[in-house]
Amino acid sequence: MAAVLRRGIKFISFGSSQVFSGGCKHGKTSTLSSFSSSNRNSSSSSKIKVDLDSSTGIAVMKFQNPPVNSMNLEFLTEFSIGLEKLELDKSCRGVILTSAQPKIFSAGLDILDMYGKTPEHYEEFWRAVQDMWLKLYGYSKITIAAINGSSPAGGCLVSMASDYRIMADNPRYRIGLNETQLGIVAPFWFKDTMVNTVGHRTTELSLQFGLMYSPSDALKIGLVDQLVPEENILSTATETMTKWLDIPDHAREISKSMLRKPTVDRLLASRDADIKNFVSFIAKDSIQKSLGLYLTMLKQRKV
Ligand SMILES: CCCCCCCCCC/C=C\CC(=O)SCCNC(=O)CCNC(=O)[C@H](O)C(C)(C)COP(=O)(O)OP(=O)(O)OC[C@H]1O[C@@H](n2cnc3c(N)ncnc32)[C@H](O)[C@@H]1OP(=O)(O)O
Repeated sequence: MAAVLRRGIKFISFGSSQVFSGGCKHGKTSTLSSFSSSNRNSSSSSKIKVDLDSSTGIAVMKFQNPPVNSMNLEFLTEFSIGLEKLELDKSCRGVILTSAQPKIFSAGLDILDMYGKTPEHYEEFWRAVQDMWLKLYGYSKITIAAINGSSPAGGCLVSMASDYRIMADNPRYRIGLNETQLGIVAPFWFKDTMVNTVGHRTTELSLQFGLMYSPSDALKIGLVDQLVPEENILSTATETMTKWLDIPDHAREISKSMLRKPTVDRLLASRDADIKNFVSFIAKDSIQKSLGLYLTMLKQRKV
């Protein structure tokens, strides 16, 4: 984690906006020592590009972990730290999450981090997955997922953990929690996030079958909030964010917390047990065999 912090997150200015300082809606100035120029200089291996326009208060986090934005340990750590930095930056009021990879928002958790590794690795990996979700689901600022490609499993979790979901209207894209298709099980907090998004009955069917939805079906069940032509996704996300920014921050934030805190608290109360469950589950021979088969099928393009 410290290594990722040292490497830093890439921040780029655009338009006439200042990066990291000044220009916030309420006239406050914000500068974070962790956004020093030396950090920026050494951010070329960054897996997430962050553009913050402090004149509007809108940040864009763009996933750039080719080929498919799978969320490995490094990506997850960088994601959590990036969110944390923006949460501390008073010039940022909302974050748009999107992908720099064509056709893929995120392929979900990196299966290679769950296959053939040591229990210590599984433990570290799962803690990073928990950290990311805890930060995003309990985030005080506005988050909009601009889902510009397929978004299975962990990618769907990130989308659902955002406040609003806009998906590119491309019938080839899919979104959903497909864990059972891999022979694994979405943990209770993935399930809770989905129940809170689409309701209990839809979650029962989705999780058991590992259903992946087309954009139009995702819209029907409320898994996404809006479909737009692919080329308009970022502009629509920015316009939508502007509407959310009209709401006074404190009132929106308390409302969000009222709705989400009980779900966050459930994991906070059982983090260690959840990690223990994950490690013993994922290390089972039968589960490793399932994941091995799924990886082979992926490589043979049969998934
Ligand atoms: C008792 C209860 C206890 C609880 C226990 C908890 C258990 C664990 C819960 C775990 C929860 C969440 C899990 C996940 O998120 S698992 C990940 C699920 N993801 C998927 O199934 C997506 C699989 N990928 C695809 O469908 C496609 O790749 C794509 C994303 C639609 C992209 O298609 P494409 O044609 O553009 O690209 P493709 O050629 O398939 O892939 C390119 C290379 O990337 C590799 N790859 C794809 N996805 C992943 C991944 N998730 N992890 C690692 N690697 C991935 C793919 O193999 C290709 O590699 P290569 O080029 O052949 O080497």
